[in-house]
Amino acid sequence: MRADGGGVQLKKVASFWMIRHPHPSSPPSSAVPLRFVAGPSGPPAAVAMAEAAVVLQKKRALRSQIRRELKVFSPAQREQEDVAIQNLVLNSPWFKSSKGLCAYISCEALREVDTSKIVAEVLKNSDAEHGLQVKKKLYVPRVEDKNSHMRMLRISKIEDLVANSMDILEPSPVDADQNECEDVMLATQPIDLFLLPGLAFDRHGRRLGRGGGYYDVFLQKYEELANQQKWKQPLRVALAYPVQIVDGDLIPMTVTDVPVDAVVSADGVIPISPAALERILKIIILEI
Ligand SMILES: Nc1nc2c(c(=O)[nH]1)N(C=O)[C@@H](CNc1ccc(C(=O)N[C@@H](CCC(=O)O)C(=O)O)cc1)CN2
Ligand SMILES: Nc1ncnc2c1ncn2[C@@H]1O[C@H](COP(=O)(O)OP(=O)(O)OP(=O)(O)O)[C@@H](O)[C@H]1O
Repeated sequence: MRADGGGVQLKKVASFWMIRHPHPSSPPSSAVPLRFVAGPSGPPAAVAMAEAAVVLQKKRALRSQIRRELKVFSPAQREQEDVAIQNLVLNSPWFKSSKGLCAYISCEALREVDTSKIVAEVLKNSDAEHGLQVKKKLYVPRVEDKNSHMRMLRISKIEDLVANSMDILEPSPVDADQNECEDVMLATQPIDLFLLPGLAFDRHGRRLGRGGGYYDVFLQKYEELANQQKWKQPLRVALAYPVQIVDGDLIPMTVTDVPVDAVVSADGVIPISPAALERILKIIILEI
């Protein structure tokens, strides 16, 4: 198993970023072509609306296809991949060196890549009884309403989580000791790593979520916060089974879709953005 995604892959990925990012240090959220923006230089409103409808339809179709494929994925294979993916993350220098991370709490019914081992490891190391070697702060999602509003709240033990109406474990606004959980948007220290869920991803960093817009809205807000605070942008890493990594231009993107920096599957890490090449492969792309 290769942890670097392979030489050919790197060449492809790098050329994508060089074409779209003449200044590779710019934030990766501008990676997607802004094709669907109506405006003076864009298409007329009716054309833009028709294009948006096509995108919506394509996203729906791809979600259904991936859900179907995930359903027939053998549980034994899934379990093996869950272990491999989590080990890749846990053993990576970019995870080990992270001080603050936002991770999803995986949901078995949604056939998401398991994060329970990673979460348990982070919480173990943040437990005072374990010597505080690498104390990482862990923030996990909490859905606030149906209008794509999600917060990331800090948890320090697994018991801080309760099942929501979608049967996903999430933190209550206050913990068992009635202390308010810290909202990552109010934290004084930056997050260096996001572990992201999703239905489909590609080697260009495109990500297709479950359609709520929760992550896109949140990631955009956090990017703005990091810019304001002059913090380094966190690495956005998606976890995926092979059926979730799609070829070609199957994932349509709109202006609000936030791309990922890297994808981890059981086959290894696929670094995509310059930030990923730098932090995962330790390669620095010089600006021309
Ligand atoms: N583990 C986890 N937590 C998360 C997310 C996630 O994707 N995974 N979210 C990421 O946004 C937010 C919650 N958003 C969600 C959106 C849809 C569904 C869901 O059950 N979707 C069904 C289809 C439902 C329908 O079509 O009516 C599905 O995808 O099968 C779950 C969570 C925040 N927490
Ligand atoms: N930054 C944003 N501001 C306002 N609306 C947004 C933003 N990002 C996404 N949305 C809206 O959320 C809805 C769902 O978007 P989309 O289908 O891209 O979600 P997704 O990527 O599948 O889900 P998620 O981001 O939760 O994983 C769309 O109507 C989209 O316009």
